[in-house]
Amino acid sequence: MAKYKIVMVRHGESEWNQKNLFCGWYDANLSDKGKEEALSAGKALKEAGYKFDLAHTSVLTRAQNTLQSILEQIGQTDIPITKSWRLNERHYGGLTGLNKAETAAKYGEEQVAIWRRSFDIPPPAMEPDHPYYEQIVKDPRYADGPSPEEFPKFESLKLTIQRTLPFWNDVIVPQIKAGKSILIAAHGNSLRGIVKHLDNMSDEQIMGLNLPTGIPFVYTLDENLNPVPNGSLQFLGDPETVKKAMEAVAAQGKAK
Ligand SMILES: O=C(O)[C@@H](COP(=O)(O)O)OP(=O)(O)O
Repeated sequence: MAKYKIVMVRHGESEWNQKNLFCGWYDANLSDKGKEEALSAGKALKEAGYKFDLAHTSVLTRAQNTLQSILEQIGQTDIPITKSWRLNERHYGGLTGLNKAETAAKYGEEQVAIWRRSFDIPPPAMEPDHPYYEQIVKDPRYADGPSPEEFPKFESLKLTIQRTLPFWNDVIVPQIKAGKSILIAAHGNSLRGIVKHLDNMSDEQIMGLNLPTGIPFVYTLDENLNPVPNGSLQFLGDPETVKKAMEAVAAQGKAK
Protein backbone atom coordinates (compact mmCIF):
# COMPACT_ATOMS: atom_id res chain seq x y z
CA MET A 1 0.00 0.00 0.00
CA ALA A 2 1.31 3.46 -0.90
CA LYS A 3 2.67 5.14 2.20
CA TYR A 4 5.44 7.53 1.23
CA LYS A 5 6.42 9.75 -1.69
CA ILE A 6 9.86 11.15 -2.42
CA VAL A 7 10.79 13.51 -5.26
CA MET A 8 14.18 13.63 -6.95
CA VAL A 9 15.60 15.74 -9.74
CA ARG A 10 18.85 15.78 -11.67
CA HIS A 11 20.08 19.38 -11.88
CA GLY A 12 19.35 21.43 -14.99
CA GLU A 13 21.83 21.31 -17.86
CA SER A 14 25.26 22.55 -16.75
CA GLU A 15 27.70 24.53 -18.88
CA TRP A 16 29.78 21.37 -19.09
CA ASN A 17 26.78 19.22 -20.06
CA GLN A 18 26.20 21.77 -22.81
CA LYS A 19 29.80 21.46 -24.01
CA ASN A 20 29.52 17.66 -23.63
CA LEU A 21 32.44 17.44 -21.17
CA PHE A 22 32.86 14.80 -18.47
CA CYS A 23 32.12 16.85 -15.36
CA GLY A 24 32.14 14.69 -12.22
CA TRP A 25 33.35 16.73 -9.25
CA TYR A 26 34.22 19.82 -11.32
CA ASP A 27 31.92 22.59 -10.13
CA ALA A 28 30.24 23.66 -13.38
CA ASN A 29 27.49 26.26 -13.33
CA LEU A 30 24.06 25.84 -14.87
CA SER A 31 23.82 26.89 -18.51
CA ASP A 32 21.03 29.31 -19.51
CA LYS A 33 19.05 26.29 -20.70
CA GLY A 34 19.74 24.58 -17.37
CA LYS A 35 18.41 27.61 -15.48
CA GLU A 36 15.26 27.41 -17.60
CA GLU A 37 14.97 23.70 -16.88
CA ALA A 38 15.26 24.36 -13.15
CA LEU A 39 12.48 26.96 -13.42
CA SER A 40 10.29 24.54 -15.35
CA ALA A 41 10.96 21.83 -12.76
CA GLY A 42 9.77 24.21 -10.06
CA LYS A 43 6.68 25.14 -12.06
CA ALA A 44 5.83 21.47 -12.66
CA LEU A 45 6.12 20.72 -8.95
CA LYS A 46 4.05 23.78 -8.11
CA GLU A 47 1.34 22.80 -10.59
CA ALA A 48 1.25 19.30 -9.13
CA GLY A 49 0.85 20.85 -5.67
CA TYR A 50 4.06 19.56 -4.09
CA LYS A 51 5.24 20.95 -0.75
CA PHE A 52 8.33 19.71 1.06
CA ASP A 53 9.45 19.56 4.69
CA LEU A 54 13.13 19.45 3.79
CA ALA A 55 15.56 19.03 0.93
CA HIS A 56 18.88 17.38 0.22
CA THR A 57 21.47 18.28 -2.35
CA SER A 58 25.14 17.81 -3.15
CA VAL A 59 27.94 20.28 -2.43
CA LEU A 60 28.08 21.20 -6.14
CA THR A 61 26.68 24.49 -7.41
CA ARG A 62 24.65 23.06 -10.31
CA ALA A 63 22.55 20.91 -7.97
CA GLN A 64 22.23 23.60 -5.29
CA ASN A 65 21.14 26.27 -7.79
CA THR A 66 18.58 23.91 -9.29
CA LEU A 67 17.19 23.23 -5.82
CA GLN A 68 17.10 26.94 -5.01
CA SER A 69 15.25 27.75 -8.20
CA ILE A 70 12.67 25.01 -7.53
CA LEU A 71 12.16 26.17 -3.95
CA GLU A 72 11.64 29.75 -5.16
CA GLN A 73 8.98 28.57 -7.60
CA ILE A 74 7.08 26.66 -4.94
CA GLY A 75 7.57 29.43 -2.34
CA GLN A 76 9.56 27.25 0.06
CA THR A 77 13.05 28.77 0.26
CA ASP A 78 12.87 28.54 4.05
CA ILE A 79 12.87 24.73 4.41
CA PRO A 80 15.97 23.02 5.87
CA ILE A 81 18.52 22.02 3.22
CA THR A 82 21.27 19.47 3.81
CA LYS A 83 24.27 19.57 1.47
CA SER A 84 26.37 16.44 1.32
CA TRP A 85 29.33 15.35 -0.82
CA ARG A 86 27.74 11.90 -0.67
CA LEU A 87 25.14 13.14 -3.18
CA ASN A 88 27.84 14.51 -5.52
CA GLU A 89 28.12 13.30 -9.06
CA ARG A 90 30.38 10.29 -9.49
CA HIS A 91 34.01 11.36 -9.69
CA TYR A 92 34.95 11.01 -13.37
CA GLY A 93 38.67 10.70 -12.60
CA GLY A 94 41.09 11.38 -15.44
CA LEU A 95 38.19 11.85 -17.87
CA THR A 96 37.12 15.05 -16.09
CA GLY A 97 37.13 17.94 -18.57
CA LEU A 98 37.39 15.71 -21.67
CA ASN A 99 34.78 15.96 -24.41
CA LYS A 100 32.61 12.82 -24.46
CA ALA A 101 32.27 12.66 -28.27
CA GLU A 102 36.00 13.32 -28.83
CA THR A 103 36.83 10.66 -26.26
CA ALA A 104 34.57 8.25 -28.16
CA ALA A 105 36.34 9.13 -31.42
CA LYS A 106 39.71 8.50 -29.75
CA TYR A 107 39.03 5.38 -27.64
CA GLY A 108 35.87 4.04 -29.32
CA GLU A 109 32.20 4.38 -28.42
CA GLU A 110 32.27 1.01 -26.71
CA GLN A 111 35.01 2.08 -24.31
CA VAL A 112 33.20 5.32 -23.53
CA ALA A 113 29.97 3.38 -22.92
CA ILE A 114 31.91 1.20 -20.45
CA TRP A 115 33.34 4.24 -18.69
CA ARG A 116 29.96 5.96 -18.56
CA ARG A 117 27.56 3.13 -17.84
CA SER A 118 29.30 -0.05 -16.69
CA PHE A 119 28.51 -0.85 -13.08
CA ASP A 120 31.94 -1.50 -11.69
CA ILE A 121 34.57 -0.55 -14.26
CA PRO A 122 35.92 2.83 -13.15
CA PRO A 123 37.35 5.56 -15.36
CA PRO A 124 41.12 6.15 -15.17
CA ALA A 125 42.32 7.91 -12.02
CA MET A 126 42.71 11.67 -11.72
CA GLU A 127 46.44 12.00 -11.10
CA PRO A 128 48.03 14.99 -9.34
CA ASP A 129 49.14 16.47 -12.70
CA HIS A 130 45.54 16.54 -13.98
CA PRO A 131 44.47 20.13 -14.84
CA TYR A 132 41.60 20.05 -12.28
CA TYR A 133 43.24 17.97 -9.54
CA GLU A 134 44.32 20.80 -7.22
CA GLN A 135 41.11 22.74 -7.70
CA ILE A 136 39.00 19.76 -6.66
CA VAL A 137 41.16 18.20 -3.94
CA LYS A 138 41.88 21.53 -2.23
CA ASP A 139 38.35 22.89 -2.53
CA PRO A 140 37.32 24.15 0.94
CA ARG A 141 33.84 22.67 0.45
CA TYR A 142 35.46 19.31 1.26
CA ALA A 143 36.91 20.44 4.59
CA ASP A 144 34.29 18.33 6.42
CA GLY A 145 34.63 15.30 4.18
CA PRO A 146 35.51 13.15 2.46
CA SER A 147 38.64 12.51 4.49
CA PRO A 148 41.95 12.45 2.58
CA GLU A 149 41.83 8.62 2.75
CA GLU A 150 38.35 8.38 1.24
CA PHE A 151 38.75 11.28 -1.22
CA PRO A 152 38.11 9.65 -4.61
CA LYS A 153 40.47 9.83 -7.58
CA PHE A 154 37.83 8.11 -9.72
CA GLU A 155 34.51 6.37 -9.17
CA SER A 156 32.55 3.63 -10.91
CA LEU A 157 28.81 3.58 -10.30
CA LYS A 158 29.47 0.85 -7.73
CA LEU A 159 31.86 3.10 -5.79
CA THR A 160 29.43 6.00 -6.09
CA ILE A 161 26.66 3.89 -4.59
CA GLN A 162 28.98 2.80 -1.77
CA ARG A 163 29.28 6.41 -0.57
CA THR A 164 25.76 7.56 -1.46
CA LEU A 165 23.83 4.72 0.17
CA PRO A 166 25.07 5.38 3.72
CA PHE A 167 23.57 8.88 3.40
CA TRP A 168 20.35 7.43 2.02
CA ASN A 169 20.11 4.80 4.76
CA ASP A 170 21.31 6.84 7.74
CA VAL A 171 19.83 10.26 6.96
CA ILE A 172 17.08 10.08 4.35
CA VAL A 173 15.37 6.80 5.27
CA PRO A 174 14.67 7.83 8.90
CA GLN A 175 13.24 11.12 7.60
CA ILE A 176 10.98 9.32 5.13
CA LYS A 177 9.81 6.99 7.89
CA ALA A 178 9.15 9.99 10.12
CA GLY A 179 6.70 11.14 7.46
CA LYS A 180 8.79 14.00 6.07
CA SER A 181 8.13 15.09 2.52
CA ILE A 182 11.55 15.21 0.84
CA LEU A 183 13.08 16.67 -2.32
CA ILE A 184 16.54 15.59 -3.51
CA ALA A 185 18.34 17.66 -6.15
CA ALA A 186 21.45 15.81 -7.26
CA HIS A 187 23.20 14.32 -10.29
CA GLY A 188 22.80 11.80 -13.08
CA ASN A 189 24.85 9.08 -11.44
CA SER A 190 24.30 9.69 -7.72
CA LEU A 191 20.57 9.48 -8.51
CA ARG A 192 21.03 6.41 -10.73
CA GLY A 193 22.56 4.78 -7.66
CA ILE A 194 19.50 5.57 -5.53
CA VAL A 195 17.16 4.42 -8.32
CA LYS A 196 19.08 1.13 -8.64
CA HIS A 197 18.76 0.60 -4.91
CA LEU A 198 15.05 1.48 -4.70
CA ASP A 199 14.08 -0.61 -7.72
CA ASN A 200 16.45 -3.44 -6.81
CA MET A 201 17.79 -3.27 -10.38
CA SER A 202 20.52 -5.63 -11.53
CA ASP A 203 23.97 -4.32 -12.50
CA GLU A 204 22.94 -4.86 -16.15
CA GLN A 205 19.54 -3.15 -15.86
CA ILE A 206 20.98 0.07 -14.47
CA MET A 207 23.34 0.38 -17.46
CA GLY A 208 20.36 1.25 -19.65
CA LEU A 209 19.06 4.09 -17.49
CA ASN A 210 19.92 7.68 -18.45
CA LEU A 211 18.40 10.43 -16.34
CA PRO A 212 17.42 13.66 -18.10
CA THR A 213 18.38 17.04 -16.66
CA GLY A 214 15.82 19.13 -14.80
CA ILE A 215 12.79 16.82 -14.94
CA PRO A 216 11.62 15.85 -11.44
CA PHE A 217 10.63 12.26 -10.79
CA VAL A 218 8.57 10.74 -8.03
CA TYR A 219 8.82 7.44 -6.17
CA THR A 220 5.77 6.15 -4.32
CA LEU A 221 6.86 3.68 -1.67
CA ASP A 222 5.19 1.17 0.63
CA GLU A 223 5.88 0.89 4.37
CA ASN A 224 9.06 -1.11 3.63
CA LEU A 225 10.23 1.59 1.20
CA ASN A 226 9.69 -0.64 -1.80
CA PRO A 227 8.08 1.06 -4.81
CA VAL A 228 4.37 0.29 -5.14
CA PRO A 229 3.18 -0.95 -8.58
CA ASN A 230 3.76 1.91 -11.06
CA GLY A 231 5.39 3.86 -8.23
CA SER A 232 8.89 3.95 -9.72
CA LEU A 233 10.49 6.82 -11.60
CA GLN A 234 7.31 8.75 -12.43
CA PHE A 235 8.54 11.83 -14.29
CA LEU A 236 6.64 15.10 -14.00
CA GLY A 237 6.86 15.72 -17.70
CA ASP A 238 5.39 14.79 -21.04
CA PRO A 239 6.47 11.16 -21.74
CA GLU A 240 7.70 11.90 -25.27
CA THR A 241 9.85 14.82 -24.06
CA VAL A 242 11.26 12.66 -21.25
CA LYS A 243 12.04 9.82 -23.68
CA LYS A 244 13.84 12.17 -26.09
CA ALA A 245 15.80 13.78 -23.23
CA MET A 246 16.92 10.33 -21.99
CA GLU A 247 17.99 9.31 -25.49
CA ALA A 248 19.94 12.55 -25.85
CA VAL A 249 21.86 11.79 -22.63
CA ALA A 250 22.66 8.28 -23.90
CA ALA A 251 23.87 9.73 -27.22
CA GLN A 252 26.38 12.08 -25.54
CA GLY A 253 28.93 9.25 -25.68
CA LYS A 254 28.72 8.81 -29.47
CA ALA A 255 31.56 9.96 -31.70
CA LYS A 256 30.40 12.83 -33.94
O1 LIG B 1 29.64 14.12 -14.77
C1 LIG B 1 29.00 14.29 -15.82
O2 LIG B 1 29.54 14.55 -16.91
C2 LIG B 1 27.47 14.19 -15.77
C3 LIG B 1 26.99 12.80 -16.04
O3 LIG B 1 27.60 12.30 -17.11
P1 LIG B 1 27.25 10.90 -17.79
O4 LIG B 1 27.52 9.81 -16.78
O5 LIG B 1 25.81 10.95 -18.24
O6 LIG B 1 28.22 10.84 -18.96
O7 LIG B 1 27.07 14.49 -14.47
P2 LIG B 1 25.94 15.56 -14.02
O8 LIG B 1 25.75 16.48 -15.18
O9 LIG B 1 24.67 14.81 -13.69
O10 LIG B 1 26.48 16.22 -12.78
